[in-house]
Amino acid sequence: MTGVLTALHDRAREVLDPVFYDYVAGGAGGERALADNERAFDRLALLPRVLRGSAVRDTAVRLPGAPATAPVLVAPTAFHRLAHPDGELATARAAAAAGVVLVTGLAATTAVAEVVRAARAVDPDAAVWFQLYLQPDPEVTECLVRRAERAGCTALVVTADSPVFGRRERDLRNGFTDLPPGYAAENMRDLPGGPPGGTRPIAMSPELSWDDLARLRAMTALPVLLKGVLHPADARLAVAGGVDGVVVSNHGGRQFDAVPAAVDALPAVVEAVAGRVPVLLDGGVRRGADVAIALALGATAVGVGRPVLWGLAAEGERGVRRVLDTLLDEYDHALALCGARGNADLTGDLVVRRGAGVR
Ligand SMILES: Cc1cc2nc3c(=O)[nH]c(=O)nc-3n(C[C@H](O)[C@H](O)[C@H](O)COP(=O)(O)O)c2cc1C
Ligand SMILES: CCCCC(=O)C(=O)O
Repeated sequence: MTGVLTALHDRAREVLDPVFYDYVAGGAGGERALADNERAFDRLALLPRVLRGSAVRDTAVRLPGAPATAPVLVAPTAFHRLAHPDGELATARAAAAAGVVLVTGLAATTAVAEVVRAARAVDPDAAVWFQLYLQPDPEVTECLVRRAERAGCTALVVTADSPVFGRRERDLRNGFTDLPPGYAAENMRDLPGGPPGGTRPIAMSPELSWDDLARLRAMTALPVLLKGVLHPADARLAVAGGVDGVVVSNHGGRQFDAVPAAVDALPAVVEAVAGRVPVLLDGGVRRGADVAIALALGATAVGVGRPVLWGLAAEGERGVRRVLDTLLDEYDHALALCGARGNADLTGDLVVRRGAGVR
């Protein structure tokens, strides 16, 4: 991680309840996928071009539901109020100020309408996307979609990598299974079949299918992105199913530790999608150069999960802002050092395997 991010992480570790720290930091099983997400970036290197740079670099990208935005997004993560009392509101303000898309989650501890309002108070054009787990009861899913639409979200992100919840050994050891008393997944309040005024649990279902995605697609005019795609065949099915974007992700190594690193799965998905929709990536992005590597391999933008929570825990809104500004600033610097005038100059030939020589 960059110096700033490392300092924020260290501070977060000091101030957080160790059980919540472990929930954020940890991953599934032996944490192989978690570790590999960062290591895979370490195994890659950039081969700069010389004498073709520009004093001003064009870093803006176009994404569904987010015209002209930075190539870094806040990935959806649960329970921000456990990291800081200002919770998702702080994250929303920082993302809006940094010009970054916030993907607010179904498992947020602040209702989506409030999150969007906080972002728009900073920037009336701020883009907030809503991440959801398709609920086995389609009526519940529909209610969540309408809520996100009414709140003013500009895209939906469907997380598909969680047919069951991952086995996270730190959480099992610590007995962390749910939010502590006084906190709730506010988006799950007042839903069909749930207690009036209370919340329903978020369900994960191994029985969800491409038909459920098709039902969602038909339910809304919002752009839909599918998150948690690793197999290129699934990327093809997603595009055929009418998605507006694919997010290559192994859920930060939190679901299945047998899977490859996100960035190692990226090139095959990019090839399968063949430019028909944007491909995003998250997992292990810790430096601006990681952003550059992902874009050179064909990603349109990348998401950042844990570092945002470290910033939030350490310094609230200011900490999140520091994380995002640092990554964006480093990314721009990496472009300069690559001889790139903008994202478009980051081509696949610039990425080489560290230690493997250059051909
Ligand atoms: C504490 C925590 C909670 C998360 N909650 C969700 C969630 O509710 N929905 C989801 O799709 N992904 C969730 N994720 C996964 C992130 O969206 C993202 O895939 C992952 O964090 C990226 O890896 P990184 O942390 O290495 O940047 C969560 C990740 C963390 C660390
Ligand atoms: C029901 C909460 C899901 C949170 C999540 O996806 C994660 O911890 O990775």
